[in-house]
Amino acid sequence: MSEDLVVVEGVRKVYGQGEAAVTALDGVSLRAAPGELIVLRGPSGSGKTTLLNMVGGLDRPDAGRVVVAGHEVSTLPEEELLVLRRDLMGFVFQSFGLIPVLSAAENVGVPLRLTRATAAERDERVATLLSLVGLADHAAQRPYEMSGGQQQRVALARSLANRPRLLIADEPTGQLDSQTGRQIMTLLRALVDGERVTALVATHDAALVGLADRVVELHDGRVVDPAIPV
Ligand SMILES: Nc1ncnc2c1ncn2[C@@H]1O[C@H](COP(=O)(O)OP(=O)(O)OP(=O)(O)O)[C@@H](O)[C@H]1O
Repeated sequence: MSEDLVVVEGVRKVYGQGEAAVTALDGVSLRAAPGELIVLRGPSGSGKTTLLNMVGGLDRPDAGRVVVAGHEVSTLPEEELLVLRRDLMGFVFQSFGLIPVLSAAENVGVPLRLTRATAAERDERVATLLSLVGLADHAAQRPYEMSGGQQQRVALARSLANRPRLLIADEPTGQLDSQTGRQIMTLLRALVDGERVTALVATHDAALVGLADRVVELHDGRVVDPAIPV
């Protein structure tokens, strides 16, 4: 059995039909080891989001397979996918995705409400995570009372609440200025190391690739060698 947490083999995805068909992924293969931070890079439309959606089980490939922690995500029934996402995966998006009426602490605690954690265990984990992301003093604030960078810190804390083995982040710095973006990526790097999660992070931001263990470059739905100009 493979020791890689994520195995993507020959994944192909076509949206639409006939003349309108768009090949979003054209035979993509990728492996991620436990604790590895992989940055997915590539121009707009190169297939980064589609690939993350396949790995996260948010969409299914037309061909090829995706295996996460030994589970074949690409063929798993929807109910089992839900459990897998809840127990093994954390998600971070460009738009933060926080619930506006909940405080920072309540937002971080949302995934824990779907588990058997007691209220005391939940509170303790939430407090730990908020201090890990530097927001211990902002627990009671609502998203609209926080800056974009702070909101993304809350989203990062929330993504790790269930101690996922895989973190999937799609343009996590896309709405942030470059300095704040760098801070978020530095934090993400530290969290990946501290919690020993594997992370797949899609970004346009060339300044952020230095923090990756590995950079995978996509062009027109294919993995290309970053050393070879296209
Ligand atoms: N649901 C969909 N229906 C039709 N076409 C889609 C759909 N999702 C993605 N595509 C197309 O697939 C291709 C890959 O899109 P994708 O969003 O994966 O690229 P990306 O690299 O993440 O781009 P960006 O950096 O702009 O987010 C694009 O041509 C896009 O228009």
